[in-house]
Amino acid sequence: MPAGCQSSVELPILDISKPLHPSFLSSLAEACEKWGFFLIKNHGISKHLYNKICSLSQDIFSLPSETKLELGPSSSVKTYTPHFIASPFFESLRVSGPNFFASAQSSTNILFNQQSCEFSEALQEYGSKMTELSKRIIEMLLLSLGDDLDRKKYYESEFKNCHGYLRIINYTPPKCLDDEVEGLGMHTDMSCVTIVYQDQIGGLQVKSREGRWMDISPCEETLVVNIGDMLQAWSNEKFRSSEHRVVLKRPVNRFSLAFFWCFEDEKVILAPDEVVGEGYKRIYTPFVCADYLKFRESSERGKFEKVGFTVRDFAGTSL
Ligand SMILES: O=C(O)CCC(=O)C(=O)O
Ligand SMILES: [Fe+2]
Repeated sequence: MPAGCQSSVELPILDISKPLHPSFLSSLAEACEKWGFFLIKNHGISKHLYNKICSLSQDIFSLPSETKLELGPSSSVKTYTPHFIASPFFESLRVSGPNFFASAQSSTNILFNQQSCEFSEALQEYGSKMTELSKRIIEMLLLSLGDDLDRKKYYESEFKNCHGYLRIINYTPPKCLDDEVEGLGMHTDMSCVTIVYQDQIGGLQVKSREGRWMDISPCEETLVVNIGDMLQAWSNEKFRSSEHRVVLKRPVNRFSLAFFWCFEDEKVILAPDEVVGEGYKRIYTPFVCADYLKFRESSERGKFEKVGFTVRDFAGTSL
């Protein structure tokens, strides 16, 4: 294969509308351990809803920068991340749950004089559906950890206070593009799980354990799910929070919706004995979720490759 040429990862596709088939459990567990990524189908998000959010979001992203900055880092709502923070080609709008309607509306109220609820209603629908999908995904992941695990107990005691937020992302590459550029640099997510609706442009890549970038090519009617740092620590690395990034290979806009399902701030993350397994060592010392988020915020600009800024560096025991 020529240098710089990427290959695609083949990921299992989980039918989220059906009870999990026992024969699928091992491929799910394997993909989560190896890649930290898998796909879901029959997720209940219609193309119509996605297109609507896409087009209404474009109305926002195409506003002048000064207007968008009214939602920027120094504004009261702080929902907009302008270009040149994550990368020169990345901008995003955050919509937080559980009241996605109110969150979206707090942004549009500032941007537009004329009040319309269409955007906020679409986001309420999307956010509620993502919330249900996230809960189901966590249940299935617990199931993949083993039959003997008391899933109901863990779901109730560990995951019932999770919350979600959505990042609507607009990637604008330079008009002349000789070589690919990074739209979003290498990172791991801080969530338990992330659900990504990517368009047909492609560019999402995961780093293999051997350090090779592999494409996660768009696959019609599926969403991408990836494991975040919190679940990597909670599962004692039975699930991997992989480094990933977005590269822009063509001079066309890319649009994605990334939904993050997270532990509550005050949660203490501690892998249960049953998950660690007899005879195995706990890889992380217990830590408070918000402390890790603060650690990451304060080192966000660091390059993970050079300096230790991952959950392993934060709470990993010496291995
Ligand atoms: O845009 C994408 O496809 C992925 C975005 C992502 O990885 C993130 O926002 O954490
Ligand atoms: Fe990510």
